[in-house]
Amino acid sequence: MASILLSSPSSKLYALQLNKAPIDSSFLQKQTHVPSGFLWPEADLVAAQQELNAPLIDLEGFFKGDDVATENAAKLIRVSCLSHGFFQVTNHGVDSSLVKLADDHLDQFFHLPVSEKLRIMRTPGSPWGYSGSHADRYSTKLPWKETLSFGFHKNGSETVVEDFFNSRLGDDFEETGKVYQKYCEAMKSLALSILELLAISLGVKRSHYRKFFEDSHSIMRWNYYPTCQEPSLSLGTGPHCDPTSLTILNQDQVGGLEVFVDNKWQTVRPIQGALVINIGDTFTALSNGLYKSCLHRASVNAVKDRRSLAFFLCPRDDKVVKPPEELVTQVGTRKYPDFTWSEFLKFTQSHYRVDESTLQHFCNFILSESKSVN
Ligand SMILES: C=C1C[C@]23C[C@H]1CC[C@H]2[C@]1(C)CCC[C@@](C)(C(=O)O)[C@H]1[C@@H]3C(=O)O
Ligand SMILES: O=C(O)CCC(=O)C(=O)O
Ligand SMILES: [Fe+2]
Repeated sequence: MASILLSSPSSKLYALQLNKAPIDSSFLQKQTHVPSGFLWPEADLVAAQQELNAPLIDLEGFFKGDDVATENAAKLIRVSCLSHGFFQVTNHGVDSSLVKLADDHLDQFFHLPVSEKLRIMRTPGSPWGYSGSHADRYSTKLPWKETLSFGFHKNGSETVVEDFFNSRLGDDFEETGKVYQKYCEAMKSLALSILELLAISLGVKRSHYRKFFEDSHSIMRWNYYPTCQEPSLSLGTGPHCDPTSLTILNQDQVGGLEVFVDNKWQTVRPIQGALVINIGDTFTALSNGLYKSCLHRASVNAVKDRRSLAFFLCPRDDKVVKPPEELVTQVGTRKYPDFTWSEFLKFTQSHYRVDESTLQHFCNFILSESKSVN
């Protein structure tokens, strides 16, 4: 067993739990064969057969207030969200130099010695912090990746992201905190604009979802996928639907994001400068089931490591998730019960491993809980 200097109680627990060297990119990259814990079922490993026809939506006209361009963008979003819920956007207003800085700081973190990364090890039940293949949570179907997640909410001049990095990693990461405070603010601003287009595409008041998410509490997630010598046996991120509301994914040019549409895995081609948008389970509930969040996964390869930055827009914890009345009338019934994001998040962190049917299991869970109380 590799002995490492474990500097914090949680990382001591982590290593003791594993009773072996902690799992991080340096561990994964050394493996000539996929360790058994990282093997995935054949059903999850069927290779992608084609490229997804996801619309590339130019947001320039929308941002300029051009009504025709706005209507066209909303139409493209509707077609995509009625089918698979994935689309890409360009001229999105997120400064390319900020995106480059964000990529560089992600790299700097994941190349730290594992003992440093373990200093901000994710604590059980919380989504925040570092994780090596989620080996502290699961023992099979381990994802071939390491991740770092932190929260973002913007009330006035609060600097929650800077505080996270300063408090947990110290002065060396002060600049990272500043970069990601700005990056998350830009992500939230873009997300609120996309929500306007989603509202238009659903025929509800344009500001409806923007108002609901004004005081959002979102999740910033860094994914680092090391090379894998047997890439057909493992996955970087297993098949799942995002439980969150809206995901803005900044993927590098390596490729690996795949969406399950028309009963086959289809690749989402990286487009330089574009951002990938997909809706999650919580938006499915907010649209009363009209827009489905889509099954997707991340494959790995033997040649090039891969990075992706996922901004997961989430409502404020205690806000009740329910669709606008006009969509209940349109569908004829409520498709999902009221719930809060904090209940759903807790379900994913403490009760249920996120997969393609998380929302259904969560609804069954809260309905059974309400029956046991009454
Ligand atoms: C609410 C969340 C749970 C996950 C992080 C956010 C949104 C996406 C979820 C996740 C990334 C989906 C794939 C599986 C997962 C376990 C992961 O690979 O990290 C999920 C996250 C989680 O449960 O921590
Ligand atoms: O890395 C990717 O391309 C996708 C990751 C993802 O789906 C997620 O983190 O939810
Ligand atoms: Fe996802």
